[in-house]
Amino acid sequence: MNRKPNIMITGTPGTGKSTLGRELADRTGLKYINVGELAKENNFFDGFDQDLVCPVIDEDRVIDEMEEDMNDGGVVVDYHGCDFFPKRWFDLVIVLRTDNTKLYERLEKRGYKGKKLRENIECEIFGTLLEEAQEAYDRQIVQEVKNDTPDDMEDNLTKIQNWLEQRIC
Ligand SMILES: Nc1ncnc2c1ncn2[C@@H]1O[C@H](COP(=O)(O)OP(=O)(O)O)[C@@H](O)[C@H]1O
Repeated sequence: MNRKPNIMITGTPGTGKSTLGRELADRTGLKYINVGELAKENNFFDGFDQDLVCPVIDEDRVIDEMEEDMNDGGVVVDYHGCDFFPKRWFDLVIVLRTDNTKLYERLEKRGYKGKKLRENIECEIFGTLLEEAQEAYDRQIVQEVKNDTPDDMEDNLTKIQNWLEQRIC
């Protein structure tokens, strides 16, 4: 592999992907791509998910848009889904996990309620994103990490930075 490593940060909405992903990019100089924002900016949508009460992204157009950056490498990707990206893109897949009570509070604060709130909490209880990541990528590159507190986030940042140092040197 002669490109720089790419890192996927995934997990249920509210587990802290954007906070961690942005901080990681700031600290390491990696490029940060928030897939939800990228889809929004370019209007890459394709329908509406009635269960999750959110628009469905047009995966093919998102992939086309990201392809060049991902081939260059050195990208942190943030999205609450990971199985539609080309497997070859990622060298490390981080799955953030958050205690249900804490996640509930975070999502409520964000204005989620009713079915949308319930579906997202269930997604975390069932470990849906972890299962998706484990099915889509080689087991050894998928890391499940707790992200309940700011201290957890610091630990996670340190872990990823250590991994990057070993990988790049
Ligand atoms: N490790 C953490 N400890 C405590 N609060 C956190 C942590 N990570 C994120 N948060 C808070 O949780 C909320 C959701 O975080 P965010 O990064 O937007 O999640 P996501 O991108 O997964 O939807 C924000 O209010 C954020 O400040």
